[in-house]
Amino acid sequence: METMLIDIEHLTLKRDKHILKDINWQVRRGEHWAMLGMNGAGKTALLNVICGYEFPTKGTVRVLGETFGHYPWQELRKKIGWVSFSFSEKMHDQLQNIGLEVVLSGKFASIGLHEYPADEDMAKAKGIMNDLGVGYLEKQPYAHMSQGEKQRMLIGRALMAEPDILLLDEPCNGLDFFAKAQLLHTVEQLAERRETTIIYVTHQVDEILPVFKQTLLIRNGEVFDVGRTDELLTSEKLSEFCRAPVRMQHKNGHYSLEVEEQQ
Ligand SMILES: Nc1ncnc2c1ncn2[C@@H]1O[C@H](COP(=O)(O)OP(=O)(O)OP(=O)(O)O)[C@@H](O)[C@H]1O
Repeated sequence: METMLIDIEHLTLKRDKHILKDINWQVRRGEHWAMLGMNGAGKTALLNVICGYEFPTKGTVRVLGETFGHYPWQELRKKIGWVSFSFSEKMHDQLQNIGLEVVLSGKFASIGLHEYPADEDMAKAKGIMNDLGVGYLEKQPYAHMSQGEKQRMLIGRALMAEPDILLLDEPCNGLDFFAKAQLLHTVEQLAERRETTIIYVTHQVDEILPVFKQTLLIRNGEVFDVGRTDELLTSEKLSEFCRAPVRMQHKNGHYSLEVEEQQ
């Protein structure tokens, strides 16, 4: 089993402008990463390349040991769970799906259920729902769930396929502080089990949990810095990153950021 899950060298993505420039990034099995960047930094573009939805203009992209362009990427996608806020909106159209069906559909990597599930799949989906604290939503239509419940349902759906890599793309967007705390607790428990490598994409430092020991800082389509979270999330580094003076606090393993008033 390969230890390098993502190996990106000199990745450039150009459309009518440069979207990603000379990205180098390595993710090993068992690591959990935070990816921090402001709006338009290139986070989604990078995830699109990793999942094979965008073809690199230059550079090499290896995912789970396979090189982009030399392997059917739809096969690799089955090993990557991508949970995004925009996807939860798309699922909203599936009014008739109940919770159990949403999670089960992850087995078939599609929206909705197209095959009749085996008993063992049903048991597995129920187990995942219980682990995520949403067992009570088995029979509830997805459309009637709260945003926080929907997000956990989609994480469950991704876990059903036993992914090697779980991409959590701004999962706390649209959540109130209570739902956010609950979701972060769920993510922490999931990360501690170490069955899948998590990449947590966010704009917010307070979502970077202690389990995310590595961080990628992305700005203007470039890697601003990469390495140990505790070395990157400092007032000095983030002031440079944000191009404004900010003060970082780190209490009980949790980060917070305050923008300093400029004189
Ligand atoms: N196919 C494309 N053609 C042209 N420009 C694009 C394309 N895809 C993305 N971009 C641009 O590249 C930049 C990075 O976009 P991206 O969606 O990756 O940012 P992001 O970091 O995910 O932002 P946000 O946090 O707001 O979601 C943006 O300026 C966007 O407009």
